[in-house]
Amino acid sequence: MGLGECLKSQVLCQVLISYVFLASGLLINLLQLCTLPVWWLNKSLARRINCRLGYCISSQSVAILDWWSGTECTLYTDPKMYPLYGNENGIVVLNHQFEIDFMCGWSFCDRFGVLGSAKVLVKKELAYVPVIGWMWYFLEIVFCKRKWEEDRITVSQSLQKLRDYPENFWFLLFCEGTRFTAKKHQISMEVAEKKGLPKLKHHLLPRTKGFWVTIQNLRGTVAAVYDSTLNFRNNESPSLSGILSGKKYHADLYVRRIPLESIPEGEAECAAWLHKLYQEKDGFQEQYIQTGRYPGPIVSTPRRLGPLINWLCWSALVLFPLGAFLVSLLSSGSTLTILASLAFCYGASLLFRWMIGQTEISTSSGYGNKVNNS
Ligand SMILES: CC/C=C\C/C=C\C/C=C\C/C=C\C/C=C\C/C=C\CCC(=O)SCCNC(=O)CCNC(=O)[C@H](O)C(C)(C)COP(=O)(O)OP(=O)(O)OC[C@H]1O[C@@H](n2cnc3c(N)ncnc32)[C@H](O)[C@@H]1OP(=O)(O)O
Ligand SMILES: CCCCCCCCCCCCCCCCCC(=O)OC[C@@H](O)COP(=O)(O)O
Repeated sequence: MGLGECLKSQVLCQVLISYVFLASGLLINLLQLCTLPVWWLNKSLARRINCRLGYCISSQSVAILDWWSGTECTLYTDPKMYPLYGNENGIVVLNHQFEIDFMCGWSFCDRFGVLGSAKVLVKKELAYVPVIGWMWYFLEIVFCKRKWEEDRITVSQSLQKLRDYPENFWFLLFCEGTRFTAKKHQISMEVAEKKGLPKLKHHLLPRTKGFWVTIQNLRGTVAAVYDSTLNFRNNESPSLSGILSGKKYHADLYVRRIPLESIPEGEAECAAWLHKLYQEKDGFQEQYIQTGRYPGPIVSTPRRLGPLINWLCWSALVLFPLGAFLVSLLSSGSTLTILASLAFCYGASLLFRWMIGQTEISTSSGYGNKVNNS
């Protein structure tokens, strides 16, 4: 193990990274709160400011992926489509199988200049996660309860608001609705069988209603669906804890651009179209597993310096006061103050540990474990 790897695996480094993320993130959440009056005066300006503030948070996770762990993200796509990425609005349909899929997604957003404005249809539970969940309120992220009776109205309303969004955005949809586990796969294939649909080997059966309602509400606003299939080389099972301890992974993403006009309008036709798309995605995954690559050429999308610079700036800003505080704490010699500070640090590390837990498949929800909505 080299010196760099040894340093990265030290607990102290991980504690400092967590501190920088939490302290700067909460500060940015506060700044986002301060933009509330701007919403009434100039909505477009408020949205643009929040895109920049959101970037300051989400690009820290990109910095940790691209620069700290050195994870390589490779893009397979048609080079003719490449100039369009980031220069138009897109709906990204992605498989949901890996704990760090959202970080790889963010990394690609950064490479195409849409990280600050990136959107997602996300489960309501994540809205309460400090820093990221709170940031999402100001970025007009679409929350769902995964209960169609309630979501059909609220999701449509949130999507309608994006029609006059002032920046190009990608809207991410994990149509499987939950992360892949062997049990959820077995149950969803029972549903597929009942519906007379072909079985999928590498995906859960997609939930079609969210896709249909997204297409319906964003038609005319979004130019294309970016069908995206992600996998990792050498059967890697990447985790956020691995990334934090500097472990390098190799992500491969296959993207096909599908013009929105080619997607049927009716609900049943749109659902059938999505099922067919997932059958194709399943074929791409099988090909990847057999050959180690996706169809089509690799397009170079180098990691960018922006996330690293942003991360270093925020680190300097919040680590300097921490250092000054620690010096004054030790020189004060007050046992009570030192104990209180230790208790606070312990609480903060528990919070961060809980946040990491949100990304772990072992703590995945029970959604999809039964043949119904719950
Ligand atoms: C160039 C580079 C390109 C790309 C780069 C890649 C990405 C970058 C882009 C953006 C990044 C942005 C942000 C990323 C950051 C963070 C995101 C992190 C994670 C959050 C993700 C989540 O929270 S996923 C969970 C939430 N999302 C969803 O659930 C979406 C999918 N779900 C739906 O669409 C649902 O329909 C719904 C949520 C709208 C409603 O849910 P409900 O449960 O009520 O579903 P349904 O009504 O659909 O369910 C009933 C139907 O399902 C059938 N059924 C029943 N049991 C099962 C079962 N076990 N499995 C499958 N199907 C089942 C049932 O028969 C019903 O069928 P119908 O035919 O009647 O529909
Ligand atoms: C500089 C340091 C940066 C550190 C990176 C910081 C990240 C820390 C904490 C992240 C908090 C959570 C944010 C997004 C989590 C995305 C997790 C996810 O993928 O959600 C799962 C849902 O889709 C489906 O849920 P299940 O039904 O599978 O249950």
